[in-house]
Amino acid sequence: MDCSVGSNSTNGFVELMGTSGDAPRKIVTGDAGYVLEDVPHLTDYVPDLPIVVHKSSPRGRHFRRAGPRQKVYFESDEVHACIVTCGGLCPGLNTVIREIVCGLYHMYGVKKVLGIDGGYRGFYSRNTITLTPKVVNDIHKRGGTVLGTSRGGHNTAKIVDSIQDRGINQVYIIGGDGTQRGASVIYEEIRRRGLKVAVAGIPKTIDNDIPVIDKSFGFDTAVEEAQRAINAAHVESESIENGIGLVKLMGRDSGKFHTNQCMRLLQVEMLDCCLIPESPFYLEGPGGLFEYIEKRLKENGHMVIVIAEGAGQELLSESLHSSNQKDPSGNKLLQDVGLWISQRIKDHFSRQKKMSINLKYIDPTYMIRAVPSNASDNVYCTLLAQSAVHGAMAGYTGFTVAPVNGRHSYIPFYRIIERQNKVVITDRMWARLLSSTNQPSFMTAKDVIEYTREEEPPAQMSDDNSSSDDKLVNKETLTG
Ligand SMILES: Nc1ncnc2c1ncn2[C@@H]1O[C@H](COP(=O)(O)OP(=O)(O)OP(=O)(O)O)[C@@H](O)[C@H]1O
Ligand SMILES: O=P(O)(O)OC[C@H]1O[C@](O)(CO)[C@@H](O)[C@@H]1O
Ligand SMILES: [Mg+2]
Repeated sequence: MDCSVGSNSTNGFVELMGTSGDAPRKIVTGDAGYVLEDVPHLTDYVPDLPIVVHKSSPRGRHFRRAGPRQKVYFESDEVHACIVTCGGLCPGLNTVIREIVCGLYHMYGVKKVLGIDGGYRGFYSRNTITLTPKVVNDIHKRGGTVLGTSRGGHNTAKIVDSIQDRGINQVYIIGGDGTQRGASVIYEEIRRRGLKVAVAGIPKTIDNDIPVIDKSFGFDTAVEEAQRAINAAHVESESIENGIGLVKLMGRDSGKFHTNQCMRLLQVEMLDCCLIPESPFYLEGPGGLFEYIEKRLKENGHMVIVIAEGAGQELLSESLHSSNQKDPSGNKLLQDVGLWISQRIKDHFSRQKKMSINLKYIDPTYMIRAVPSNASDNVYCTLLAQSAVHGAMAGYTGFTVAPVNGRHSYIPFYRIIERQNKVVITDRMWARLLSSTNQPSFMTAKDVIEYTREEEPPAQMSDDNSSSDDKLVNKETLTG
């Protein structure tokens, strides 16, 4: 059959093309050269096929796709860019700085790029650093940030005054959830003053607590680095009778980093228990942690426990003096749950006298975030930096750049700062982890009902990294 059938569809012009014997191909064309190579549908050749269910559910939210644009709103020699890094360290900070500088120089011929020294307060209290491709040439091989960082010190008026006084018109802000909140208020103030200044955020954090985005840079490297500590805990524990390897990982109030790490380790069956802030646990009595440790040691002779720094804080507050101290950014200072739980486990087994244990506690926290980024994070950091530069040059502002469902996107600040990314303990990922470790869930049916009410978990089961309301789709806008 030589066939070329044209018809108008709601989306554009549908052409069914095929040669003799072949099934026809379904090509849908629309405005501005849009071509969709569609898959066949039964209705293409079965006439009057009735629709059985037609749900009128929402079409999903879209973000603007990141990348170069045809329309650029800054002349090369007009641009005066600055870069600032804020919050805790994270692998890849230097790579992003390097790639913003090189991207501006090489892709757009921009020659004026400043580094702000020491986080937000550096805008008004410190000297700036001139950044050129030569200056940043090999910084990606080092951990930390060549610009320095800080917490606190976000004085919006002073920061925007400094931006205005220095004639800065592109601001690249690299940092975690707090930093993106700070970037958002800087953008608001710039907008209020009517300045032609683009503000772009690049999300950084090993905690992976930023919502909407697939992951933040540095997360992969941190997971890899944490694995070394957990390997060590495993080797130590299996080499001794009733050995327990206990590792504490960072992540603040979110167990995202932690759970991801644990899921990877479960593939090699190295992990017996993963404790996160989102899932409260208890120590004594039936169904408690001590009972589980005893059972596991009897079965296996050794075990590895990974605890997130934010886990069990309510238990610590009960037994130690409750501390409500905050860091200069207003983040709650956590008590050392690793040391505390090690001591409690040791005390329990020595009191009980049924079984003697050997517990080795490893705290690799700061070592994990101080390393340079690995190869995959370097590629990721490069893409983020280039997307940020393209977005600012194209005149977009008030956005964080990051992948959503695998596509790099420009996400408005308000979506990034509206909540924190946490593990949903009624979702599939946590259920998988529980069933692989066999650890108790520490939850009664009543707890589950209360949790479900409080947290409003997604209506559908979600998968892996994000809850289902995060599964946003990108608008594939090829030109601005
Ligand atoms: N709500 C806010 N408004 C303005 N600035 C903020 C706000 N929250 C945090 N900041 C500023 O952002 C900077 C970094 O915040 P924070 O110390 O919480 O780290 P972060 O960016 O969340 O990174 P991480 O938690 O991964 O270390 C600080 O200088 C802080 O003052
Ligand atoms: O660098 P600081 O102030 O000790 O903060 C430690 C915190 O920073 C992070 O590494 C990043 O947010 C957290 O995981 C950790 O709780
Ligand atoms: Mg943070």
